[in-house]
Amino acid sequence: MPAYGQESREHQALPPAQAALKSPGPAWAEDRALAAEDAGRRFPVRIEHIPGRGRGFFATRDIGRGETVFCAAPLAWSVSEDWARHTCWWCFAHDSRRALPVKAAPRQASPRSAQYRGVFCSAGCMDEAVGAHGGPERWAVYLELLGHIEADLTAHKASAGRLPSTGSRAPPAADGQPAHGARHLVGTSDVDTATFLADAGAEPLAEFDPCEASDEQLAAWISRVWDTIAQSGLFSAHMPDNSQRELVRLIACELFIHDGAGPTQTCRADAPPDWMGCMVLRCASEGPVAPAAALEHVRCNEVEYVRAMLRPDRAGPLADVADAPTPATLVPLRIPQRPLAAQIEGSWWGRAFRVAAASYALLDRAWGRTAGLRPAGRLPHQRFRGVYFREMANSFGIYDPPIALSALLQDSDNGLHGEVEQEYLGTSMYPTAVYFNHSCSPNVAKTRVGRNMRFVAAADVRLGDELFISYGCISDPVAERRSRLREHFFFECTCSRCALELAVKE
Ligand SMILES: C[S@@+](CC[C@H](N)C(=O)[O-])C[C@H]1O[C@@H](n2cnc3c(N)ncnc32)[C@H](O)[C@@H]1O
Repeated sequence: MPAYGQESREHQALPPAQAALKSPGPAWAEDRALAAEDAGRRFPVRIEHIPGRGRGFFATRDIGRGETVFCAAPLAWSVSEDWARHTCWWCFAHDSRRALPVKAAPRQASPRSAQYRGVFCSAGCMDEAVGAHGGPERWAVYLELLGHIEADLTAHKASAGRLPSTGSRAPPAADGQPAHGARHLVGTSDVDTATFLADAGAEPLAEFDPCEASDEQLAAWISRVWDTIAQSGLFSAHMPDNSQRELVRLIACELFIHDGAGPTQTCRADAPPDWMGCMVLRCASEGPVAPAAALEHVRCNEVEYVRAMLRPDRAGPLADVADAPTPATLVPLRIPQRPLAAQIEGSWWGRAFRVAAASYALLDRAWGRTAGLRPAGRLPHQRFRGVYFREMANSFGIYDPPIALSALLQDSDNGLHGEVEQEYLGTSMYPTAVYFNHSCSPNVAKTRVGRNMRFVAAADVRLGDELFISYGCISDPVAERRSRLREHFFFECTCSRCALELAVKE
């Protein structure tokens, strides 16, 4: 009997014919085989910076159609609430007709309210998951954290939306920096606010127009707003919706695994100090990069998100807010440089923070109640944002069944139109794979193999070509495609197909 959990009664009662469940499931075996294959592999990619698109993957040699260009393991993952009993928490094997047989529960000592169980297709998968979370003790802590999140959600449903506020609390640290892991995963907004005020020549109580502000100015302002949100418990009575809850679980997993990754996440001693050199060197000489190390290099989209939320022509999440200004009333927009809690709560622009702040409050409450987490007590908002806004526009959906490689390659449009009916099982973060930029005519197709994501050339690629995947909906007309990319990923697509189709329209 594993120390970290009780196997469920369903598992103990298994007939002998199903004893095979003690062995790893088929997707697990496939994962292991691929991991072994990838261990010595040098993927034919390097990362370069391109004006207008940021970093991207480029081919280091000619690549034939059908060849694997990259393979990535997830750092963190979260199975959706709907399928949490039908999907293996390790290999994502899915059986919609029955709950999976192997369950790992938290330690007996955890509070009843925090009882939560992981579900697996096999004992082999359970062992892998427990190991990835740092062993039985840490697995129990992790389940307890998830249990507290669920308990809050249940209490919220039962009390028809009345949750105790987190109330007024002490700031995370005197200097505004995270108390733990200051080097890691700090949101891009955490710049020195005093420097910003001095540079801008601004009075502390002055107002400014965030649409006119530089990235640094906006970042400093965002940071101040978050200090106030965290100290006053603003928006903590708002419960995140389904998709946000899934994100909260993903962030919990990510923070948890990242914390436990230990010193192995540092780069080789002889690697250049910059991230790009480091990634390139490791991809080329050591095979796949450890996902925990790679997370720190993932682009944090917080400034882009807030800018998009405040933009006058925005047709996104604030479009339904009655008092949000229209382009005609917007210019110039004046927002206090040091907003008070009441101003954040009562203003239309404060709602740009509501969704993330409600998710933060949920995770912060659960974090504070779980013993054995670092830092103990409060989860600094900087750490939450450092992951939350990295998830944004960088995570992948887990779909089932995965599209077979042969089907992807047969399709003249790279099989990326989403015509195959698939179930959405959850979301996962592959921090080494986030360097694929989007093109509306991609040359790379992606497919899930167990828990890993495999990227395959969907066309012949020449040495030096950029490698593109599709972020979805490439069968739509140009205007729709571009508007969706703007809304969900905050960018104006610079791909060659858009350029061509826009030129024809003019
Ligand atoms: C998953 S990341 C890709 C890597 C990213 N370029 C980086 O430097 O981290 C997605 C972001 O890359 C940029 N991007 C991707 N495809 C693009 C395109 N076709 N045109 C312009 N920007 C693009 C956008 O900023 C987008 O939010």
